[in-house]
Amino acid sequence: MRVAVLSPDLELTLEERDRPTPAADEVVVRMRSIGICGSDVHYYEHGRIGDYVVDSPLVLGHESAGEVVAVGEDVDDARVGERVTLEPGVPCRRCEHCSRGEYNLCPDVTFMATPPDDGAFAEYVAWPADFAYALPDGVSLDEGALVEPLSVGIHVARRANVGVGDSVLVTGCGPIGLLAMEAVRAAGATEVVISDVVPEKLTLAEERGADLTVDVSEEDLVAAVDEATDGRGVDVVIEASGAPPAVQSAFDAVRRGGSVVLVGLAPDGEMPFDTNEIIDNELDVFGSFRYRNTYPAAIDLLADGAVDVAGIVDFEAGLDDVDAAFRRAQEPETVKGMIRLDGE
Ligand SMILES: NC(=O)c1ccc[n+]([C@@H]2O[C@H](COP(=O)([O-])OP(=O)(O)OC[C@H]3O[C@@H](n4cnc5c(N)ncnc54)[C@H](O)[C@@H]3O)[C@@H](O)[C@H]2O)c1
Ligand SMILES: C[C@@H](O)[C@H](N)C(=O)O
Repeated sequence: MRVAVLSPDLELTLEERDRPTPAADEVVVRMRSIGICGSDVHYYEHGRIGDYVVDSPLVLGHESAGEVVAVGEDVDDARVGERVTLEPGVPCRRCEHCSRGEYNLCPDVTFMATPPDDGAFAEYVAWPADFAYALPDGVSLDEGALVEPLSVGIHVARRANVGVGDSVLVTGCGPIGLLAMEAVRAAGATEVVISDVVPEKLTLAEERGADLTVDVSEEDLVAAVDEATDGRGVDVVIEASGAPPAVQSAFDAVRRGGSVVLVGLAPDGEMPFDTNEIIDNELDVFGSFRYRNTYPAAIDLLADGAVDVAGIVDFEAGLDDVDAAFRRAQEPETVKGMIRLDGE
């Protein structure tokens, strides 16, 4: 089978590898749709994210969906032919965090496309059957792949306890910001302000229902939020850009007693902000890391038509064109590229 492999010298090329066979508790999935995530592009450009370094060949991709073509001996044969999305992080199932149900914090997680764990840009992937979720008929394989970034958004909304009638500011109109916007809308937020520095992305956010968009390269975000909320501030801020200036504005734009969720990762891990402001205004500040127990909810939301994920895809490409697709994904206007293996 063909697999797209990133080498330590950052060449992304197709290789022939043996098709996987399933372990007893696994399914083998013929991949159909695989999204290109910002972290894939980061590995492609820099060969590392923090301490995770591409020092041996790595298969990228962790937003994936396809069809089950084989099952291990402990898995029901009826699953062959099922359309599934794969949850890319499989925890150890034994540690304290797994026991508490907070399995996204498991230190021994296997996470696709995070060195040294291979990902999904391959014709076939073997994966634990309980981390392969069936997709209902009305949910497409592209949507199935995008359950992953939608899950990041759902976890963010849950962390901040977003509720009916809340006003929310999202900083950053990448896939995470846009899908966090979907998640908070589904949770009942009635007013969503979103910011970015790329006009095309703000236009997309407006088309997708943002009540107010703010180009922070031209406008003062805090003044815009003040004006929109009569000086009160928003109930919740979701920082989804990873841009250090956006973090301080998150604390300035939230109302007294409100919540700030940090999901964007600072390039160097440094995010300066005024801690007195958190104390004086009694803010709740949350970190949000990946997700847990979100796949069933995300699939239900998609099946109900309560969220739109497919609308963030701006181009598709075949596996043969994966390198060109990654180069296109680097352009600032691109939100999401999708690798499709249809009919190949
Ligand atoms: N915590 C987690 O579990 C988790 C999961 C996935 C991604 N992330 C992180 O979340 C962030 C967003 O991910 P993404 O895939 O959407 O990335 P992205 O790069 O596609 O989107 C970030 C957006 O922020 C915009 N931006 C830049 N400066 C800004 C500013 N000052 N104010 C507002 N917007 C600004 C960019 O133009 C871009 O549109 C990244 O830092 C990523 O590493 C975290
Ligand atoms: C959660 C996932 O989307 C993210 N890119 C990560 O690797 O953590």
